Order: sequence, then C-alpha cells, then structure tokens
Amino acid sequence: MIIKVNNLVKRYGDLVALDHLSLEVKEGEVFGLLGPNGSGKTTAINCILSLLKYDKGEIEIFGRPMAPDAYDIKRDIGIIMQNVAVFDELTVYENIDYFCGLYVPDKGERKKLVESAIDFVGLNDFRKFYPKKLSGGLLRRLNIACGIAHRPKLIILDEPTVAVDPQSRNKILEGIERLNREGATVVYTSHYMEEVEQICTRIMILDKGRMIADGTKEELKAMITLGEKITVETFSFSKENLADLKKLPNIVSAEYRDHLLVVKSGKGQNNLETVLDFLKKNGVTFGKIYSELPTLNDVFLEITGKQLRD
Ligand SMILES: Nc1ncnc2c1ncn2[C@@H]1O[C@H](COP(=O)(O)OP(=O)(O)OP(=O)(O)O)[C@@H](O)[C@H]1O
Repeated sequence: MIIKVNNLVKRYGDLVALDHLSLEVKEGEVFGLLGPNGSGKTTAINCILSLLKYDKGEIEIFGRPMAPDAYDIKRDIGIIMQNVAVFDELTVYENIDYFCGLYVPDKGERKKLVESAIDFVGLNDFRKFYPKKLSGGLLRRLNIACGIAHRPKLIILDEPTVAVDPQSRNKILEGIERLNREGATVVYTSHYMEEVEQICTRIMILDKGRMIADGTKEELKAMITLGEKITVETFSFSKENLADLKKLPNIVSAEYRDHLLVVKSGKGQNNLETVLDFLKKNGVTFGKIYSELPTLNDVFLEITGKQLRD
C-alpha cells in the first residue's frame, strides 16, 4: 500500500474539517479526491504529508508511519500544491535545479533530470525566463516540474489546473498520465469532475470532510438510481402530457421548463425508445433530442442533494 489513512480527524476550532476519513491508495493508481470547495481536500493532503497537525488518526506512507521528520519517506514524494511556490530570483532552469538538488546531490545526474523535467512540462523555450515573465499556465507547469524532477514514486497534486488556460491544462493532465505510465502513483485533488473522470483510476468523493463514495467512475455511477438523462426540445408539452409521461415505467423524474423537457430514467436499455414512443403517440412535435449518461455531478447530487459546483 502506498498510502493508508485511518480515521483521520482534523478540527479548526469548532469546525470539523476531516471527519473520520479513511482511505487507501495502492501502487500504480491515479487516485482522485473529488469534492466541492471547502470539502477538506487540501486539509487531507496537508495532514497526509505531515504539514499539518491533526487531532486523531493514523497515516502510513510506503508502509511506514508518516511524521514531520520522516525525510526518507518525503524524498520519494513529489508535492505540487495549489499555491505556486518558486523563487522569483531564479530562472526556470535554476528553480527546477534547486528543488531537484534537495534530493539529488550529484550534479551530472541532476542535469539529466532537470532537462527531462523541462522537456516533460514543455518549458524548453522558457528555460531562461524568470517566473514573473511567465503566464499563469506556464507558472503552474514550472511548479509541476519542480515537484517531479527528482522522479518521486508518489506524486501528490492539489488542484493543479485551477485558473489555467486550456492548453496548459491539457499538457498537465497528459503529463500526469505519462508519469503514471512511467511508474508513479498519483494522488490528484480537484473540484472538476471532468478532469477526475479523465485521468483517475479510482475516485473518492468528499463532502464536509467525510467520504461519501469511493470507487471507479463506473462503480460510482452504478451506485445511483439515475441511468440516463433524456433532453427533448419541444414547444408544445402540456401539464397533462407531463403527468402521463411520469407514469411510464422506469421514469425517475420529468420536468418541462423553457421549452426543454428533461426526463431522468433509471438503469435500463429502452429509455429513449419509451420517451420517443410517448412523444409520437401523443402527437408532440420536437426538435433536438439527446440522451446523456450520468456524470459524477449526478452521483454527488443524488447522494448529497447538492450540486458538486456552486
Ligand atoms: N487554517 C484554517 N483555519 C480555519 N478553517 C480552515 C483553515 N483551513 C481550512 N479551513 C476550513 O476547513 C474546511 C476544509 O477546507 P479545505 O481547504 O481543506 O477544503 P478544500 O476541499 O481543499 O477546498 P478548496 O478547493 O477551496 O481548497 C473549509 O470549511 C475551510 O474553510
């Protein structure tokens, strides 16, 4: 096991930021911690890394107890936190070299690692730039290069794509997948469900410091009753139509607003057919019609009654 957290409790005064949180991250996983702002993701990461004291619980990394002075464990971890932490007076190259040098004293070996990290995040054209001259996205990439240059076994990234342009965002996500393919275990926190779905092999959903679900994206979606959301653009749908539609088999809910009929169906094969048949039989004319599978937001909504994003 790469990370094992057992019954972690963290309070800030009266606020319980982590409420008996337990989690395990296995070797080779890209483990996603997904939750809305304030759900406790950063607090969990800071406790796991012993950067923050906690009230209760046990944390092991690489099978050993984690502690603030566990330098042998920390050497094998790459940390990329939300706030970019680089030196303004050092260039891109010098920054990466500095952080890599904390773990790799040999200059020759370090040169290769720094070059490879620069290449990895695509900062070749910017190696002599000072951080102040970099855009937000490039700065994030520099932050990542500083965290991964020493080739850690475990890489922890806390919301690395917040306020990042789409090009840098894709580069970052592709990079994480590549690091994982090359052998690193990854922990990734985000409140963007699309990112977590794209790169994570297992996802834990947090709300108010508590785990509300844990599994692969397929397992999480299988936990809820919603199987399919069908949207129909129509200008003529009466209250009677809506009441009749709701009586059909496997319909979880139906709403008609602003010329859009939204039908939520349970799991099953023939939901779209059922809705189409109904529209035809009742002489309802319609424009676009499309069906969507549940998202992780639907999982969050069904379990907590709230949207993942405010
Ligand atoms: N130093 C602190 N003192 C008091 N309360 C705090 C402190 N840090 C965080 N909190 C509170 O603890 C809860 C969890 O915050 P945390 O930053 O861990 O959440 P998060 O999921 O990482 O959110 P975000 O995505 O906004 O960073 C929130 O209610 C937050 O307001």
